[in-house]
Amino acid sequence: MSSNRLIRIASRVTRTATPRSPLTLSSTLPRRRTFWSSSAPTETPLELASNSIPSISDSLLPIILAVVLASSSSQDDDDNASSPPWRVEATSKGFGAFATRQLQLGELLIAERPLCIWPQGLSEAQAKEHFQRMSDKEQKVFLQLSRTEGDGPVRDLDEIRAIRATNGFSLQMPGTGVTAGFVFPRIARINHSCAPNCSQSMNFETLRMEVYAITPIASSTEISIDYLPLITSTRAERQRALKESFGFSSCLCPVCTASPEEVEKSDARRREIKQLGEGVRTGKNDRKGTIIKLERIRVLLQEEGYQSLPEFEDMSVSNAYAVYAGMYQRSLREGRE
Ligand SMILES: C[S@@+](CC[C@H](N)C(=O)[O-])C[C@H]1O[C@@H](n2cnc3c(N)ncnc32)[C@H](O)[C@@H]1O
Repeated sequence: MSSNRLIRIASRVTRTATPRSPLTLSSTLPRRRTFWSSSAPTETPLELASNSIPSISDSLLPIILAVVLASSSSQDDDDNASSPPWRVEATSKGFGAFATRQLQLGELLIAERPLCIWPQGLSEAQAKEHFQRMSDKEQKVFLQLSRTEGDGPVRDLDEIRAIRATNGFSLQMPGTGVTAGFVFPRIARINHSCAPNCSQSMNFETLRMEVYAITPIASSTEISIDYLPLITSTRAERQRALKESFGFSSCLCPVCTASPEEVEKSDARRREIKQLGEGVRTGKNDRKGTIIKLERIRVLLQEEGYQSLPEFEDMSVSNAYAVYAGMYQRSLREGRE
């Protein structure tokens, strides 16, 4: 069931609840009877954790979910979702999203609910069954999304699974270890760049994917995110990874389509970033050396025009860089104040 339908159900539920006066309530409150004896209890009562998840019957699940979703979004989220500051235009990569005005660093461009959330590894029949549960309008929105025609995993898929593979995000749901495919129809128009100007982040409290500008973006500039963390990969490695995961025949982002000399310089920077990351991982007790390496990574990223937080093979290196970058930004701000 789509989130829109769920929200409609939620508002129906709220509207049909008849308010009662406190007097009516107390007079109709069921009275508790005590059946138990007054002797001292022999066992300590068991207590559930305060955040335990209730056991909900299957028939009530959609209604409970609708109520939770309807109360977890703000007007700002809805405004951002219905009119993001971009227009969709044809590009050499199919459609793309282009800023309709100057966008500020850190600005939230959209907070969008998924059109569908489907399990991984669906068969053709299962995907069709999920698709048929969507409303006519939702099916039309889904079918308008693009389908990669290139090589790779999507090549032999039926239409529904190919659209899902081209546009879906695989997200692990917090605390569950379960990964599912989420399709966000507006965000789906944003193309990949190896030096993106936006970054995406899933907000599971509101069940919305949020996209932020990570650099100031001039009006009419194409908006981009990175589909895979590829900062430590050369152009050839990135092309291979994107083809394997998404089936693009080749990445047409500005970093990959720069002149051969620029690509060579970019590859050299990314190789050095990889090597420095490895040095941070292995040189844990050499604090001074680690700071020197992190600062060199920062300079190389800046030269590369890469504004996202880089992801290294080792999570501890990504975290170390994130802390360093945060401290660097703070020292810049304090220097300005
Ligand atoms: C989620 S869709 C992005 C929007 C899509 N271009 C459209 O027309 O709706 C992903 C597909 O767009 C294309 N694409 C996205 N980024 C690209 C890039 N950097 N280079 C080439 N094709 C790209 C690929 O065909 C990819 O499978």
